[in-house]
Amino acid sequence: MTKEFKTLDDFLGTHFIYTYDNGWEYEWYAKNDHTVDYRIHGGMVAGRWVTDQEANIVMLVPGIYKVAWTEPTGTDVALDFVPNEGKLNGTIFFPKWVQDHPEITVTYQNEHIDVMEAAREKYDTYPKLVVPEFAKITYMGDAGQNNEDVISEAPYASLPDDIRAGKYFDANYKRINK
Ligand SMILES: C=Cc1ccc(O)cc1
Repeated sequence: MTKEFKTLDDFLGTHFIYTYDNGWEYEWYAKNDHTVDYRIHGGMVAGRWVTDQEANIVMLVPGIYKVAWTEPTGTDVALDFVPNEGKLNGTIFFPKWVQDHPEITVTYQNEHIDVMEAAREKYDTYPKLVVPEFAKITYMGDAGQNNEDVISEAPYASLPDDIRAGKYFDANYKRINK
């Protein structure tokens, strides 16, 4: 995908894969103007995936986008995308319990909201772990808004490479092997 991002509409519906400078690999989708989906392929909580997370999404200046949300785990996230430069800056604010028990969050969160809410009550919130990192974008796809095929199964090892190789979505951005 080689388009120049200028408007908020250019950003909404875009599907990204990127690797943070600390090595953590994430896949993220701007589903619509208030919703994000994502999958985590590498890092402290690799294997976690989430759909329909409510988020605040704005364009700061043409081609630069800020996204922020708070999760049922108590984790807060702020992302600044500069897609025309192939990069972003993300800050993740993890409650202490996620750092201590990351395995509790490594699941399809949507089916286990009660587990996240119970854990955030049971375990410590502070001190938080703040992870501020730049990331390089390794894939961008124009999935269109509200495409339920983009993030629709658990992460597995070759998934980012399959997407980058063009083996995962058809010409209409639907999953090929469903
Ligand atoms: C905790 C979620 C999360 C999703 C995307 C990203 O880039 C960082 C954190």
